[in-house]
Amino acid sequence: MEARSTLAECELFLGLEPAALDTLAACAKAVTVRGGETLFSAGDDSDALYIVATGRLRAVLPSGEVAGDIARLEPIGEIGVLSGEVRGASVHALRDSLLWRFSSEAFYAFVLDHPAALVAVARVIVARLRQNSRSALLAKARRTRTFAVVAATPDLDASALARSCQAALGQRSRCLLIDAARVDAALGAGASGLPPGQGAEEGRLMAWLNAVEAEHDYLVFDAGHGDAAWSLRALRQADRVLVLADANAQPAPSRMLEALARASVRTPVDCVLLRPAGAAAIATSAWCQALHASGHYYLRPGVEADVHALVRQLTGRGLGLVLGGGGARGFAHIGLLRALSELQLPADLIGGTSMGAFVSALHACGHDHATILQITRDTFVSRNLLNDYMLPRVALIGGRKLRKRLLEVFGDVQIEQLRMPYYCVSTNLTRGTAVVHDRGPLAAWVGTSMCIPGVAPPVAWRGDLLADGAVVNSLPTDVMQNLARGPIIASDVSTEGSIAAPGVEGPDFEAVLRAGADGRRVGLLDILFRTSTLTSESGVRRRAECADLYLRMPVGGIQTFDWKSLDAIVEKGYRHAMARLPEIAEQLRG
Ligand SMILES: Nc1ncnc2c1ncn2[C@@H]1O[C@@H]2COP(=O)(O)O[C@H]2[C@H]1O
Repeated sequence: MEARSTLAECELFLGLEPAALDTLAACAKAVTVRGGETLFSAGDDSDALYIVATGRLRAVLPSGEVAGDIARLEPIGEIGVLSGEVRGASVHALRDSLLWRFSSEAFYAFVLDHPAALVAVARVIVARLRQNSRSALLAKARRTRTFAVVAATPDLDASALARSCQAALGQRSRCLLIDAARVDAALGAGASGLPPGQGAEEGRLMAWLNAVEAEHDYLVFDAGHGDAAWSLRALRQADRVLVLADANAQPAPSRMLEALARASVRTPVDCVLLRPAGAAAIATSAWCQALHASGHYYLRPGVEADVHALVRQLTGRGLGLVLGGGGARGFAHIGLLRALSELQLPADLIGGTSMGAFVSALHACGHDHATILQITRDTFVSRNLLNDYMLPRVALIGGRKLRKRLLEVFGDVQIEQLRMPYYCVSTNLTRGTAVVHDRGPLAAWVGTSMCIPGVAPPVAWRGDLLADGAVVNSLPTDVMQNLARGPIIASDVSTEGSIAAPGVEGPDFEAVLRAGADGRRVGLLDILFRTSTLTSESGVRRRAECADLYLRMPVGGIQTFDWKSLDAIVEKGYRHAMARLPEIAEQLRG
């Protein structure tokens, strides 16, 4: 294989003169790395830059986090070469790979002569460093190693929750449950009850705690009801406090709640709300407010899967799904849900925009992919909800039929009552910003997230006007990333290629008024959707970088309102997801 032909295909060197490519190719040396081998390690000298000709490699940060995968035609080692620093990550080959190697001196000299290439390389560096700071955020979540569990009211059993957390964490790591009895057994009766700040005894206790922490990946402190000296000690030791409460009992003011709310400034507090299957959850917001909680989780008594989902998210290993906007193309998300279910990769939290908001809301409500398909068919295929046309003073349709249908589907559920954490995104047209809806009426916010400007009227809210989230953020991976609960899979169904005039040379002002050669016509709705989401889509690439697995669903050319192709689109999404999910399955199960 010729270095010259690889370089000619590289995005980095687009637009360079052929002679410049010849110069660069002349310094290339072929290097082969076998699958599993290490190309170089973090901390090594940055003596060369490589371009991947064939194969795939993985960059791993010194923390052990996967920074990202490096595919054909992408560079490796550009950060070290341009910054003059040592390697910031180790790079291993995932499969047999052929690389072109350029010594740092040769590459440096080349980019100085070709500023366009320098800018392109700088763009890659910025994107990768941004991605790495995201990995750092997650790494921080993963560094949370000590949890304290405390019951908000005496009728609840903090010890049982602490034991379940320990059992779930202990399946893959070394996790120790520490309660007052264990401390007394190790250090003598009464040691656990020592008030903080007591001289030599305190020193012995702290030394013991440090030693057990060093021997384990996680410690779970059983802090009981938070009233004893031991409870205070346990709460002070923790990186994160889990408060067990009843989802249907309003919090009553107490000294312990006040103390915890104050403590939440230093140590994040999460509400773990007991909520039997089928029970409502009327007190969620009140608990979250009373505790200044960073998040809330529901547990069904005795359901182990709920505890597993809780600890996955607390330790930065929860799977987050982000489903993008794109009208009927968004049906492909249902195929992804089917693939995840077949591969037994349960999502722990989910969010989306527009059609992605709809499909993800159904998933968060607990429906399986078959039911979601049925509800989607009943909503978009079996009836026409978008024909309540009106005089187009504000929009083409009134949107009432869709709103009524959403109320039928979602009822009066509030987002914070969903068992799976959920958000959707709308656009504040008044201020030009994205609005994240992670609480409040589900049907209303899903509907708002789907309100394409010009098609349906914007929604008035607190004096502003809100519309389809895809106007500003059609793939809200950034929102998921900020939650830092674990790896992210993003499903992108944005509109590139959805409107075109194939075969027309033009300029032809009448072309779109006639049906195309394939008998299809570009519709007003398609034009409105494409126009209103254009800006947001220019940011899709950046948002794709927030995902651990970015699925560009093969739905190009499918029109936004092509409801009738439901089954074919779902199938495309399913096949694509089945082909790509194995790339991340190991990481998710590990
Ligand atoms: N997030 C990332 N995605 C892909 N590759 C990366 C990422 N972060 C770092 N790398 C590559 O890993 C290399 C490690 O050595 P360098 O720091 O020289 O250059 C780095 C990049 O080429």
